[in-house]
Amino acid sequence: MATPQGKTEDHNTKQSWRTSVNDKGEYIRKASSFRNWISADGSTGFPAESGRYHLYVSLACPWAHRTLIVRVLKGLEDVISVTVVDWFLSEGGWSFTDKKPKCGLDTVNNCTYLKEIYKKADPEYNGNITVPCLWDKIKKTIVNNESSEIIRMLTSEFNAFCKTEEQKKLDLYPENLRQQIDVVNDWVYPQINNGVYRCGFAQSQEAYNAAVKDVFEGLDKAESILTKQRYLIGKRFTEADVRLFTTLVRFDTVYHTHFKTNKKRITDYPNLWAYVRELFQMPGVAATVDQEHIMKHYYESHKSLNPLGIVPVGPDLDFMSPHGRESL
Ligand SMILES: N[C@@H](CCC(=O)N[C@@H](CS)C(=O)NCC(=O)O)C(=O)O
Repeated sequence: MATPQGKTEDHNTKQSWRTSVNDKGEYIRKASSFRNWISADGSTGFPAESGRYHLYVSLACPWAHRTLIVRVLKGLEDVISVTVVDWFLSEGGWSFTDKKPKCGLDTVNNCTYLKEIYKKADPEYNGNITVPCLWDKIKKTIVNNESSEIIRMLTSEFNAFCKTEEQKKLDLYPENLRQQIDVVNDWVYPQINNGVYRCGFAQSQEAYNAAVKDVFEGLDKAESILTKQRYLIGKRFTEADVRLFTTLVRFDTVYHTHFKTNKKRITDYPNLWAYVRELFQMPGVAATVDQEHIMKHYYESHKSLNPLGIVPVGPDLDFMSPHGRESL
């Protein structure tokens, strides 16, 4: 830890983000722990079934947001149930409440804190307590807590349960594009998705400088790609777009101010801004975006970044204005 002040405050906390900084003050995200796989044919021991799996999410979290978007695009709302945690990440970690809009009590495991669910899955568990967390109601364990893997299971293994034929056909990680998608994810993740966190949680000027350079080089690159083509991989909408979107939609309201990524806003990039609006306007997506949860979570929870927890007013953004990207 670079700052003594940060060190005192970080002592004994259950919040994962505070314990992931190295001695150069750089934020290093830890790998997810539960990596089981649901399969359509049941060969992995976790068969795709309707009503069996439950997602614990925060509407504030960009990683959890990926899973909610894919769930809705694939028409799996009645197949995979969801509990939304309290937007406030307390000293004890994520918790449940029915006193805030869209939040709910844990009716699946009757827990107060998400950490209790991790302990049910593994009493020895000592790793990060994060959302999203995919729970198996039959085996009573966590299947997987890595969003990039959960979205791949949702896009490929639950086709028997999609509402419409179109949703069944939607493949966000098609075989023939996997290599290209992997190449895009390999820079979007470190430079943009995790890049904003590397800025916000940096505990030295050098760490921040390196991270913010990465973020804006990444955004410049995405802007340039999206000038020429509709989606990151070309004409086809894929998981790479879902993964970029959840960071972009939080950028101007939170990251720009709270994580100090303030060289530019997304609205300063004409193509990125139109692209976010297009994705926001896809059927079902707008309902997965909740700026109240997003803003209140970040500004209220990270007391070392915003000690008084005052939530700024944020820019007025019209995500519903026409995007005009049909011609690309
Ligand atoms: N690798 C995970 C990362 C998930 C993650 O970091 N989630 C954050 C919320 S945005 C979290 O739960 N943090 C809890 C904490 O810091 O205590 C994924 O992509 O699923």
